[in-house]
This record gives sequence, C-alpha cells and structure tokens, in this order.
Amino acid sequence: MSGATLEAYLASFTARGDDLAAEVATVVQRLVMAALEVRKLVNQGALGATFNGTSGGSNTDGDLQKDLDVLCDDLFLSCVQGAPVACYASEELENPVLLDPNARLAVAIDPLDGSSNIDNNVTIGTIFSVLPAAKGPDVDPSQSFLQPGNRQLAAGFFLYGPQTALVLSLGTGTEIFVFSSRLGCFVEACKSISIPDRTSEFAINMSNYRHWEESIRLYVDDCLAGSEGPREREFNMRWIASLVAEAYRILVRGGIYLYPADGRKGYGQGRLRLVYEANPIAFIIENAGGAATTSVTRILDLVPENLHQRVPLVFGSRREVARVARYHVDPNMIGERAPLFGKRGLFRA
Ligand SMILES: O=P(O)(O)OC[C@H]1O[C@](O)(COP(=O)(O)O)[C@@H](O)[C@@H]1O
Ligand SMILES: [Mg+2]
Ligand SMILES: [Mg+2]
Repeated sequence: MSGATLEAYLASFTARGDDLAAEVATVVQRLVMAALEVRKLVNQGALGATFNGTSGGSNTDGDLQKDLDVLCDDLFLSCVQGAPVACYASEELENPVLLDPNARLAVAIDPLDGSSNIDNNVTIGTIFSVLPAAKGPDVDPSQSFLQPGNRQLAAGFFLYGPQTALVLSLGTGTEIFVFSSRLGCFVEACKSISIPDRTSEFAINMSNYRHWEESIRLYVDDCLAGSEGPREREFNMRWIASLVAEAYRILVRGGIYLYPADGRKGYGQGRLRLVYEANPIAFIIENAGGAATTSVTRILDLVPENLHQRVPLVFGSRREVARVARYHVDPNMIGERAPLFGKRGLFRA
C-alpha cells in the first residue's frame, strides 16, 4: 500500500495542472463529502429510518426509487452546489439542474448504483462523471451532457462494501483509494491500476440468455464449454448485479462484464445508462488499460442523444472485449468452431 492520502494526490494533480485542474479537484473533494454521508446511511442498514422504504416515486426509466436513491441524490446535489459546477444531472432527476452559469464544469451522477442490492447488504456505490460545461448565451444545461465520453475530465465511483473505496481517474491512470476510519480520510491503496489483458472470468446475467442476440449467446456458449470448447480452458462466472462491484473486481483481477441489448421490452439498448454509468466506467477502465464497447463500438466515442439514453455495455480485459466484437463482425468465429467442435451443435439443438 503506497499510503498517499487522497488530499495529497489531488494537491499534486492541481500543482501539475491549470485552474481547471484545481476546479476538478474541488469537485472530487465535494463528492467525497457526500459519499461519506452515504457511507453512514448504508452502514446503518435496516436500523436507519430511511433505509427500507420506497419513496413511492419512480425515476425516468420507471424504476421504483428507493428512499436511499433519492436521499443520496439530494446529498450529492447539495455538496456540488458549493463547487465550481454549472449543472448537475442525475439518474434520479428527469432534467439537469442549473447551478452556476459561470462555472466551467458539469457533473453527471448515478447516486446509488446496484440499488436492487440495498436491502441485501451487498456492495453498492455511486458513479460520477465530470465534463466541461457547454458554454454560450442561453445554452441549455442538457447540452453539457450530450458530449461524447472522451471529453470527460474525470470519472470515478465510490463503493460502499466491506471497505468504502473510491476509484478515480483524472485522465491519466486509474487509482484506488480506501477509506481509513483511523485517519478519517481516503488513502491510496492501488496506484496506476493495470487490468490484465487476458481473463478466464466473465460476468453476465445468465437468466437473460434466451433474450440475447446470437453473437452474445455464441460467445457465452464458448466460455461455458470450457476446456472442451474452442477456448480450450475453464471459465469462471460472477454476477453481483452491481456494476460498481463488478467494475472493482475487474480492475483488481481482470475479467469481462457484459450487459448486452436483449429482446425484452425496454432492453433493446441494454439496461445501463450511457451518460452516468457507461461513460464514467469506460473512462476508468480505459485509463487502467482495459476496453469498453457496445460489443463493437467504443463507448467513449458515442455522442449521447439524450441524458437518460441506455447503451449495451461490454468492458474489461482488452483481449476479451476484442473477442466479443469478433463474434459480431467476423464470420470466421463460427467457422472456427464448426470442424473442431461439431458436437457443440448438440448444445444448441
Ligand atoms: O438486475 P439486472 O438486470 O441483472 O441488472 C443489474 C445491473 O443494473 C444495475 O443495478 C443498474 O444500476 P441502478 O441500480 O443504478 O439502476 C447495475 O448496477 C447492475 O449491473
Ligand atoms: Mg446504476
Ligand atoms: Mg442508480
């Protein structure tokens, strides 16, 4: 463990950069303040007054909002109000909130990710993306969030699990900080993460198998066939149903995560949201040497059409993500299997 505090890390980033870098650092510090409040709420679990209830409302995607989703959103919004932030967008709000029209940054946030796990005492988190704010007379705050993810200045996520952690990328490299109760601050635990290129571990919600398109089914079939299939090795599977927890695991030991489009109503573009889920995760993963795509197209090159747009998401170890793309575009992937692994046709019968 290298031991630098987050504060020292941000100070050195600010010293190397310009005024904008200092503003980004301030935003991160404000988000940390809110995250530490969320941590307290999460730690109380069912003992907390707000924990189990539902607010009765629903967000823009029609998901039932848990009290904690809404409470977290309020906490993050009020914390960025003291920061140089022009506008704030959240999974829980239909439209962005205009804060300071003269400020230069925009923040998009998923205040509580993995919220189906709230009651289960399983790791959940907060995902954030920092963008340059769109400028110009009468500019609509939505414009700030319709920029491709490659324009992000910073992205990160907090993890409320056995450890409270912050995964942060300020554009070069991705670092992991863990909250030290003894010191009362985040301390760097892993410097310049490097995701292994190869993996034998995949994460996908297998219960959707019958709804996927053929290329995803073929990819997963080949993993499941293990040493008897074309991959000629055994694969392991994980599904936590918490994007932040899956991303953390992949940063630490490699792997691949897939939430593809599927045939269910409302899942034609997958489940995850481009602006405040896929983009920040893609930024973090790429800056750790991994890759993130829709299966074929780089996530960070997509131009969002609207704030709450969904997108199919595949990310993780670079070679594995590239392999998923080949199942979509390379007819030889099927040819490669047929002569050697003819019996696998039986699996598909
Ligand atoms: O329940 P499913 O369909 O497996 O989806 C799980 C995925 O949905 C999410 O919970 C979506 O995020 P929210 O909890 O912010 O809506 C991801 O964290 C997770 O990977
Ligand atoms: Mg989420
Ligand atoms: Mg959420």
